[in-house]
Amino acid sequence: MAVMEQVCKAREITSVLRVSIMSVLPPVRNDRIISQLPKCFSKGAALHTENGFNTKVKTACQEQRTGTVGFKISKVIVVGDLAVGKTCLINRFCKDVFDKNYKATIGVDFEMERFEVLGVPFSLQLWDTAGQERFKCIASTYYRGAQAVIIVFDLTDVASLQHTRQWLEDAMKENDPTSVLLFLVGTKKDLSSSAQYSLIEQDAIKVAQEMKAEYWAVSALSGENVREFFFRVASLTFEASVLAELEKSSSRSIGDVVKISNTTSNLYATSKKKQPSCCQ
Ligand SMILES: Nc1nc2c(ncn2[C@@H]2O[C@H](COP(=O)(O)OP(=O)(O)OP(=O)(O)O)[C@@H](O)[C@H]2O)c(=O)[nH]1
Ligand SMILES: [Mg+2]
Repeated sequence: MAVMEQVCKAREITSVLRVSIMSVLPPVRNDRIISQLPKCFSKGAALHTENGFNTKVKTACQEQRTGTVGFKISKVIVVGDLAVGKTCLINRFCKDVFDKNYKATIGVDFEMERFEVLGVPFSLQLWDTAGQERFKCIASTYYRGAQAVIIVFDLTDVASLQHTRQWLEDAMKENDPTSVLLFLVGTKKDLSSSAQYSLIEQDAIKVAQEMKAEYWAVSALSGENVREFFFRVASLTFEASVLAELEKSSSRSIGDVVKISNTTSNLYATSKKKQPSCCQ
């Protein structure tokens, strides 16, 4: 009974917290509502090619069992060579603008984007980092704690594609490679002819496969694939967050079972793992 009361109290506190956090964030725009998993860009280099969201995730959302996901802010970092178009890509999506004049990012900058995925509010913090060598050391201090890393290259500049491996290595020094989602994005699609594009796409898909990244080609100037790309980032990051939350809550309940059985006398008879070292 006392445990139940505590659970109810914790739920109450959680919902109060949720309401107060939500009230300081801007409301979700009508054009940021995701009810279906957006398609990948290329089946040859996708994080997964399923048609819809993971069934466990869909059920958890329907039953409102998404834990803290609804009021967490997921960090996404955007890295890549100078002038490949990182800032323009973010600005096209977040502000629907395009600036043809190059203004180098000094250190870092960030934008917040709020989505609603399968009825659950979900926020992304997009960190736009500097590609210029002299600002790299400031920028890299912001790499830590990313849920997704977007590595950007210029589709008209093969060297910028080659440098993506180094950008990945630097970003991964600060993050857990087993839990970070990777995206490899070629920008300035409007500048390459279809023959040029096909050539670089082959190499880019190879690099993406090696990195286990999802490949996209976009244009911030025309807006081609920009919205589709960020919707895919939001959806896959959301899906991974809900799955992690479900895993956490299932390991919590397994922990509870172990605790209860701790009081029983035949504890070591059922679990070898739990045997004290003197019995091994
Ligand atoms: N044609 C075309 N030009 C682009 C596109 N995206 C960016 N540019 C141009 O490329 C230049 C560099 O763009 P930025 O977005 O500032 O590059 P960045 O990667 O943020 O550069 P740093 O901040 O120095 O790392 C600018 O002159 C942009 O106008 C695109 O999709 N098409
Ligand atoms: Mg920039």
